[in-house]
Amino acid sequence: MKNSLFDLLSTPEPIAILAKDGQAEYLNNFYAVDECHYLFKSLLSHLPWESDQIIMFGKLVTTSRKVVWVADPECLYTYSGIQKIPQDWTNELLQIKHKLEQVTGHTYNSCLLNLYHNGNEGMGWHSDNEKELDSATPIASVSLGARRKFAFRHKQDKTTTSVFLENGSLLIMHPPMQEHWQHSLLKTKIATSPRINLTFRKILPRI
Ligand SMILES: O=C(O)CCC(=O)C(=O)O
Ligand SMILES: [Fe+2]
Repeated sequence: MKNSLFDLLSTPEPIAILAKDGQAEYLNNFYAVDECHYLFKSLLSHLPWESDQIIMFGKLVTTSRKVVWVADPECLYTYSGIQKIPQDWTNELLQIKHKLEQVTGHTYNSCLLNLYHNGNEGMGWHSDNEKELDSATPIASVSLGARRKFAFRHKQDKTTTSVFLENGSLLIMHPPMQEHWQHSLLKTKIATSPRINLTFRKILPRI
């Protein structure tokens, strides 16, 4: 990738995952193991984790997965029918955001964090294509902790493809892939330790 920090990161080139209709790139070792360990512990203990509330089949459901939504104060975001009020950025999150901005060449004003306690917790099929999201900015997803399988499913032909998201990895979902593909964090019976995922997004200002 040209004009990016990939060259400086001493990591291999990212791997392209999708065969058509937009792209998702996977990069291992975006963070080294010792940094991952530190970040995981720090995010786990310093952020105000809460159960998520989503509307599923018309009913309000409280998830066992925990979430935190961090963003610039003017950001408003409605997802799964519920409007979220943002938390303030912490120094660590600002550092991660800065590194991602250098690597991707895009700016971000929001981060959704998910905490999966074990393999019984996942995230169902969806696209991150809410109207508040800037459709020209890729979504940058950092994984810390347990290795988990992440799958893509094409909206028309239903073909699927998947990738294991390792501790310290980065997945970049480029526009317009959200229009054509859904994704899911699959549950697994294999006992897994906890995992934190951070998705950095750009939210459009309110009109
Ligand atoms: O946990 C993950 O890797 C995915 C999370 C996700 O898809 C989302 O927050 O929209
Ligand atoms: Fe998503």
